Amino acid sequence: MAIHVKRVLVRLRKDFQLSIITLMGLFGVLGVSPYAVYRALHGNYLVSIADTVIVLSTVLAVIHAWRTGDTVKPGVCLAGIFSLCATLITINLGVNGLFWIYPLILFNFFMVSPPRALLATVLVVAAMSIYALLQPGTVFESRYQMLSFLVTALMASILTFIFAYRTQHQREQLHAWATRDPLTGARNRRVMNEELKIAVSTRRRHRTSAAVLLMDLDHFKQINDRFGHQAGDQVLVSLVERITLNIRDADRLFRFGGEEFLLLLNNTDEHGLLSAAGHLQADIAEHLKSPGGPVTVSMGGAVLRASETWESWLQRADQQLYHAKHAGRNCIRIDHSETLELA
Ligand SMILES: Nc1nc2c(ncn2[C@@H]2O[C@H](COP(=O)(O)OP(=O)(O)OP(=O)(O)O)[C@@H](O)[C@H]2O)c(=O)[nH]1
Repeated sequence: MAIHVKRVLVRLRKDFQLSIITLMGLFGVLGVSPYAVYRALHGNYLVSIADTVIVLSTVLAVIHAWRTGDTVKPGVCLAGIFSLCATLITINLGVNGLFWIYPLILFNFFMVSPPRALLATVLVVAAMSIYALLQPGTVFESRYQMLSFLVTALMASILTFIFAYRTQHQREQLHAWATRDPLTGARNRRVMNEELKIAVSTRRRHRTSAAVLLMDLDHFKQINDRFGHQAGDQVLVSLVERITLNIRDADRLFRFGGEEFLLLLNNTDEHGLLSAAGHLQADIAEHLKSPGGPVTVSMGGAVLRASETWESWLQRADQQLYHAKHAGRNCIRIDHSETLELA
């Protein structure tokens, strides 16, 4: 029991969106369901139904998010349902319903991207205003009240939009800083360790193959020594550009160290690894240049074995890279023990 609670708390702490959807679930059940009962008892069935829809959809969204880990779809659904219900409730209750529009504005910005949230809010306010103009005296008590509402709702929306937009931008920047190499934009070593662990556990669970290819620039020190570090940096950036242009979306490139890069190829066997390595080598030999002329790369690869750790997988690829360097550089060496193991 204690372990279960601890797991729940860890997930809530790690997944901000999940914690917000869960919090909304609590608000929905504790804060809105009494209103659903109260309105039904007073014969206002339309508002009671809208309140019930809010409560049920929130509970379903929470269950879906916890089961699948997907918080995007539940967020979009909740923002849509809440906006529609809040509009209906306000049209029905008049001034008393207006109070719900302000938490709705905040809610939408927590649930979906800032542009989508702004659009939802504008639609709600526009729908209410059009209804109020067609049916004077129903939603607002006077034109002055309507104008005050429009100005305050718009101010709240724009300020929340700016805040949410800045927060999203900063979060993306922090994520990039934590996961990417600042010079080349390739993923960093911390992410690499995590992704290799995931590949190993996926291999065990689903029996899918995966391969790694270690790539190291040849005689890179000479480029730095002859043309300076800036020229060396430019070669590293160009290498990553060439690799990125030639790999699949599912492949992952990491900066392993100085002038060494690791390519993780999911769902790839030895044949695929050889073909990808050959393709990359030819492209790099043709396009990668330093001020002193063409630059080449040595490569060492290994396909993940059925029951091995990511460290030993990596070590096998590293050994092959060592062999490639000693074979004269600008060549590919692949570990064949996986093929032997399957035979
Ligand atoms: N410009 C630049 N150089 C780097 C960076 N990281 C590592 N290096 C340099 O990369 C060079 C690596 O040298 P070595 O390990 O001897 O490798 P190499 O000259 O490529 O020789 P081989 O790998 O044996 O072909 C060193 O001079 C490092 O200073 C970087 O971010 N930018």
